[in-house]
Amino acid sequence: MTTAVRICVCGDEGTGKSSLIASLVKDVFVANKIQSVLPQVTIPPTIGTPENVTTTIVDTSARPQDRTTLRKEIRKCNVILLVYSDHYSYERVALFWMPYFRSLGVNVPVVLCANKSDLAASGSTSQVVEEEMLPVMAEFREIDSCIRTSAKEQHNVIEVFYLCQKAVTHPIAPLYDHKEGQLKPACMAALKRVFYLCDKDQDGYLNDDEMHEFQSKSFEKPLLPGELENIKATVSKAVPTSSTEKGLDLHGFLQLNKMYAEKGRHETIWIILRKHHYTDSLSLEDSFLHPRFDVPDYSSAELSPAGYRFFMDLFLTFDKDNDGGLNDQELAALFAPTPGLPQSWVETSFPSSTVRNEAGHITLQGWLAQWSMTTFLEPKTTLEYLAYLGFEGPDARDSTTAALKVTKPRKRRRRPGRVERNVVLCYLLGSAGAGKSSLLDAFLNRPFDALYHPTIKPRRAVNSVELHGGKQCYLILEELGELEPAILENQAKLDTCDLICYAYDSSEPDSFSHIVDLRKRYPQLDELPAIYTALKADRDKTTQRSELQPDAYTAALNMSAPLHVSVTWNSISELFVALAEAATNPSTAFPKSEEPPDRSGLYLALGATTCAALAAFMIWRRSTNSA
Ligand SMILES: Nc1nc2c(ncn2[C@@H]2O[C@H](COP(=O)(O)OP(=O)(O)OP(=O)(O)O)[C@@H](O)[C@H]2O)c(=O)[nH]1
Ligand SMILES: Nc1nc2c(ncn2[C@@H]2O[C@H](COP(=O)(O)OP(=O)(O)OP(=O)(O)O)[C@@H](O)[C@H]2O)c(=O)[nH]1
Ligand SMILES: [Ca+2]
Ligand SMILES: [Ca+2]
Repeated sequence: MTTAVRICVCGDEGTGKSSLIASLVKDVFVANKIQSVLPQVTIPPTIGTPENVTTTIVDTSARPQDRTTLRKEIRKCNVILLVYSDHYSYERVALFWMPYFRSLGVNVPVVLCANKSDLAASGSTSQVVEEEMLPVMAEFREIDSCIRTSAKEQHNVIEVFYLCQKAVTHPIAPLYDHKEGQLKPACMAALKRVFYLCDKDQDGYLNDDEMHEFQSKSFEKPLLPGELENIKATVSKAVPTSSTEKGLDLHGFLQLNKMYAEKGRHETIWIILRKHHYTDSLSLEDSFLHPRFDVPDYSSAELSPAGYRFFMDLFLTFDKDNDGGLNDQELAALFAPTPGLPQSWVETSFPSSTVRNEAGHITLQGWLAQWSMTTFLEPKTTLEYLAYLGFEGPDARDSTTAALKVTKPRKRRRRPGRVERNVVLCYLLGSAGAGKSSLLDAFLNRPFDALYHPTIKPRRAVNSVELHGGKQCYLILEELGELEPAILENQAKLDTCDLICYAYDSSEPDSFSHIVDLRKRYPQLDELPAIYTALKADRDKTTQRSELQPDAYTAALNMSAPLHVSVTWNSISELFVALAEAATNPSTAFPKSEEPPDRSGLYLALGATTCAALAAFMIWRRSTNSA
């Protein structure tokens, strides 16, 4: 926002420019001849100055020999005070001064001042307004306001400079189109968004409670008794078609603001918009959309409880038909105060990456999972949308960062114990056709599709998983498509990943060798916890064309043997729990080299063969006995 106002005082010779400045600064009229051009004065902000701006007033001369200085000063200022004092100097406003400003290419507001109002010849105020001011205002839109002054009688002197300050700090031009008699589109769009955010229950009306809240947020003071009734009465009179019974509707709200603009109370509109983080160019403040939020290395961003509550409330407010899903209209209504769905959602054909109901609409579970993933992958997007969607922390001064939190860094993954993460990312690696996409579908409770669609672009699925002990966590499963080599070469990507899931098709002999190759080609993979999975267990198992069979291979690595699963089995959900458990407890998914290898399984198997041998022996003996 503007913090300095520079006023250039212009006008014909002898109109009283220097006298007005002297009168303001010295508080008295200096009757004896004063210096033709006063030195520049700078006035610090006082109680009366709008928006605490510092004001610089520059005096000028209209004499031809001073033209260079005049031109320079006009180009430097952000508002022009144009003074006239008689018929001749009035005529010169439209004939010389206004065209001159335009010829210099400056686009600053002009405050027109009819000075020497004390002189009898200058006529009555209403006459001056009707005959002089209104016609030039109609002709030159850059004229912000007009005022009659007298430097001699100290009439409207403070006021004329105040108008200049306000023309800079609260300009009418971006808000209202005089020619059209309408609020300008950008202003209308901003006010619509404000209305929308204030209509907390989304019924299309600002009811009394919402009006009170809007008032105290915008003006930092409550509505006085009777004021609300006044506003409603004014609106009903201006818009007889809109009933104010249920509150103020959007049309009425815009009408109210239009009336502020028409009555010269556009300052009110600026207060409303600025309180809602709009800049002078009517865009949202950059610091509001993009607050500082750093995620240190080995940490991740997650939603805080306040963040989850916000997105949950949002979902519940917009699920108008209460069917547990957001249909297209409900989704469009929810995203109305934003520029639309986040770019990354569009690119990944939202809502296909998360849980939907039978109708294909995102559910509350899916909605929270989607935001958990977005926050993990691109916290800046979440912060931006929290701003657009009107997040307010428990404390009104809280920034949108109150909806996020940073997890503890997890540098040493081999250290035993749980990591403090509720959102984890797992890369799913495996040969083409191994069944990765089918696993993603099963994760989102989608029915099994026997048709094969190879994956080109990386694809993600996110859902909540209940860990042992009942804790919830969000698991992001990602298959990398054609980008597999590029991503595995990227150390930063591997650092953000919490777990690798190696998958192969146990019914396809050439499937396992892909994993063996990957581990050879990217040794850095061994720095990550991993789980091995054999997919399509419902089909006949076949021998893998590989130096070692999968069980022997993992045993040689001191890793757990592959889990055999099939997406056609209900037990598939246990794989997701196992993945989430390993991701949040990474030391369990590394080779068990430190401890002695777990041989209890082997012992069990040995015990079984011994018994079998014994049984065989007895049978043999019994038969020999009988013989
Ligand atoms: N009656 C009356 N006389 C005024 C008023 N303001 C200024 N004057 C007189 O008008 C004359 C010109 O005033 P200045 O303040 O020097 O005018 P200026 O516009 O700075 O003139 P230049 O510096 O020559 O361009 C002086 O004699 C002032 O005393 C006013 O409000 N009423
Ligand atoms: N019988 C059976 N078929 C499966 C199973 N999982 C996947 N399939 C089938 O295997 C084929 C390949 O599955 P996808 O999930 O597309 O394999 P993918 O690993 O994603 O393949 P790419 O994207 O090419 O790397 C499809 O025709 C699936 O229907 C399973 O558990 N059992
Ligand atoms: Ca002067
Ligand atoms: Ca796939």
